[in-house]
Amino acid sequence: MQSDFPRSEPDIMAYDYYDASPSDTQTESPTYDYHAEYEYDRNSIPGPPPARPDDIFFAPDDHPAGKPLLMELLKSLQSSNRRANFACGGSVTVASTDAADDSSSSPRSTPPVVVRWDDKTQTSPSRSGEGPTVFKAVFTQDEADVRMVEKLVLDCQPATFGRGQEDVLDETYRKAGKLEPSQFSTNFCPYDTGIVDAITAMLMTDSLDGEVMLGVRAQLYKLNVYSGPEGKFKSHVDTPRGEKQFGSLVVCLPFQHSGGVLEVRHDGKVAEFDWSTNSSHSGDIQWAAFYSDCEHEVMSVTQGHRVTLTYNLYYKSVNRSWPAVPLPIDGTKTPFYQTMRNIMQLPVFLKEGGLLGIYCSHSYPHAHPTEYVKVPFMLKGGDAAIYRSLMAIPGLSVRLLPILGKDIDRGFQMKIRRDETPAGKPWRDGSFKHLRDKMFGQVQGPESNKESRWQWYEPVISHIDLAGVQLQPWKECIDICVNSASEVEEMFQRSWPLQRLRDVQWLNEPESSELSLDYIAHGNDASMEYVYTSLAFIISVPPHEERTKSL
Ligand SMILES: O=C(O)CCC(=O)C(=O)O
Ligand SMILES: [Fe+2]
Repeated sequence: MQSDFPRSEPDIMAYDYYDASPSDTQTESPTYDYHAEYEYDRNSIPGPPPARPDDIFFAPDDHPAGKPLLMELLKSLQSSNRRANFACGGSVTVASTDAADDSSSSPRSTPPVVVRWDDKTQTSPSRSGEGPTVFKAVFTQDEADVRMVEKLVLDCQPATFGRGQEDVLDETYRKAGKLEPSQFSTNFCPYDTGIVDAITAMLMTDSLDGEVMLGVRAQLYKLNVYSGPEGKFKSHVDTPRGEKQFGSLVVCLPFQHSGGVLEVRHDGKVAEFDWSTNSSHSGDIQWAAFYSDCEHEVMSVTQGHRVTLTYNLYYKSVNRSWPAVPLPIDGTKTPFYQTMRNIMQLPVFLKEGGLLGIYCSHSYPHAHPTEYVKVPFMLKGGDAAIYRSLMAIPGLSVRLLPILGKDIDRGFQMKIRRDETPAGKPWRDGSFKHLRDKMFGQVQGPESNKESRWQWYEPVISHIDLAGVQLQPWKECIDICVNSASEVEEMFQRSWPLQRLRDVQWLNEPESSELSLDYIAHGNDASMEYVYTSLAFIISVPPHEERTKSL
């Protein structure tokens, strides 16, 4: 037997860690040296570091100028204050050829922007039957291209804006041209260029009442032109279209102009976006996005044309009660679906009905305080395919549940054993498990190293699985001390409600786990207990007679 603590080895770890010799560390040092002090008196707990009156972190009260800034820094980090990011922006390089590819490691680039638009003099199809004339402008510096952009500008209609319920044209307030999305088309895509990803990273919030946030969608709204000498849009707030609209995106196409700075204001702060050709990014496509409730203004364009594409930004979200991945996936087109349907026809497969269990193969934040609600919607790869396939089979009911590892509190295991043994089914030898192990080899799941330690409980524990009653966030029960197995169970029911699943036929083993609960247990000593869970599909298979009716 190998002993737990090999005695022949010297205490190398400690020696390595404190490698400075005492004589080195006793030299006077002007700065605080944690290691040196610790080495000097290894047994003492280091006291507070010496005061540094020249530093706002060490003596905040001594620095009337620095303290408010430090407070602001802390405030801007608070999640409730994340809206301090009220606007964001950037630029995308235009590649000179169509060969802009995604394989290089350089920032994303895009081919020159092309806009095609309808001939505004043709309101109905031409008499010759050739269809309407379409013009084409390419946003490059070439003279011929520049002339076509100038034609595009001339073909725009005057832009209106909303005042109260009305759409008004008032050039003292807004002087701009516009084309509706139905009147033009473009090869520019805010998704391809990574702009939508950037906005998702910067502006998406975690929560919307009862909704699970999945991402951001940008919908083309207008092509606008603000031309010199007095194109402008005075201070205003955009009218949101629909309750899921949270912001606006403005994309400025590369064309020569001066002025036209976009100013976005929120809570006393201003973000400025200067896309004029005097600015440093003049050849690029430049963009800005901001929340709908921000006041903003386009300053006067003094010269040239400021051509923009505007997009409404919507949250992609689903109601929390949705059962499945809201993606246009057909679950009946997977091999798993076919096999599952075939096996369900067999009377020898769970004739009386029962539970099947499949652990997810990717890890998800299924115990995260806020992210856990998103998990059914963020399933990846095989997990998403399996979920969709299961949902497509009539008669099956599928739940996504956190399953506890078998190494839970020993006292609690004994209680389960007591509760389950008299009425519980006799222990079977797990021959299916052997078949599974033979096929996949010995899977190194998080439980495997615990098996020998808890062998004594194995017979009963093996046919009972403990699962959360639903997906639920991690709970820290730091103020709860439990002494007995009954108290453990009670604590679970209060903090992290639990259910016993009987005879789950597991098709695989867990590959990852997340901390779901911790608490203090009192045995001979108090100890911290950590409960880990793995995410799994629990599939309820109806009895053969019943299921064959719906298959
Ligand atoms: O062009 C811009 O920068 C902003 C335009 C704008 O405010 C709008 O279209 O509502
Ligand atoms: Fe606006």
